[in-house]
Amino acid sequence: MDKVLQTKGRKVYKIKNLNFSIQKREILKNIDLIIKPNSFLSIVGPNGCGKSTLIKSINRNLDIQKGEVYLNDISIDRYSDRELALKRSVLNQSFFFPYSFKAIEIVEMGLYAYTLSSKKKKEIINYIVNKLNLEPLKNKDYQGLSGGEKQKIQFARVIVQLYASKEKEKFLFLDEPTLNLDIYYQYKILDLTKELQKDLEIGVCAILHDINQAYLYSDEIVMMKSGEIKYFGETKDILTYENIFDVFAVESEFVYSKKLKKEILITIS
Ligand SMILES: Nc1ncnc2c1ncn2[C@@H]1O[C@H](COP(=O)(O)OP(=O)(O)OP(=O)(O)O)[C@@H](O)[C@H]1O
Repeated sequence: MDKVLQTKGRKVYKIKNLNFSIQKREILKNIDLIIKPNSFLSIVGPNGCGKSTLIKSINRNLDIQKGEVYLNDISIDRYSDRELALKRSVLNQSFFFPYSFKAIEIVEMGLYAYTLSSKKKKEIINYIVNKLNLEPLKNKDYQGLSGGEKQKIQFARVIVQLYASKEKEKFLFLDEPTLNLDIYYQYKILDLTKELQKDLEIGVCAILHDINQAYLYSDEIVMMKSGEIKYFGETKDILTYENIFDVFAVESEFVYSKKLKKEILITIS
């Protein structure tokens, strides 16, 4: 059996030979992937290569046409919506709410699967309001928020969903979590994601376009191209000049910053 799929008995998300087509066009081809607890996995790849379709397919936002997706060795089709909501939380790319809600009410929607005392609910909401400085936004009408402000609120919603769960193995799927955010908040939400990954042993699977952020935060990288996984493995093995050029056709270099005391990855056309 392929090494990548040897998971029996481990609590993982397992994707086996997943294929997806739209009008006879293959969008995903033979995807095999393992998403582990307490690991930060980033999916990178050019526009239109199938990243969002992959995240939607493995989270029941799209029907699985061919292939299998298991969570803890049980097909995800066999979980009820509530059971799945306790085990994994998903930030999709677009959100449309046709009704008028306060921003904080959108965050509270992350707790819909739980029966919590009002004290506990308040404690969880306060946690995220403080972590993301949401106080000035919380009583505003969600529809009137800027793109970046909406992104913060949606991120807060998926985090409280996960934070409230008492499940042991939990997974967080983020489709471009830094979208529309200023640089300060891009790092703030990536730092919080990393903190939760370590503290709660969450398996993170994030689509990122910033290859340096993927380098700084990820334990593992999936590089996709034309609907396929081209490279998958530990960050240091996958983010090489050769692979980056192969997938994105850009030059790159690792540079050590004395001031930041860190190696960073820069890219240029
Ligand atoms: N509903 C749809 N109808 C037709 N084509 C679709 C549909 N959804 C996705 N596609 C196509 O599937 C391909 C993969 O789309 P997907 O959104 O998964 O790409 P992506 O890698 O997430 O791209 P990006 O980085 O631009 O967000 C694209 O070519 C897209 O046009």
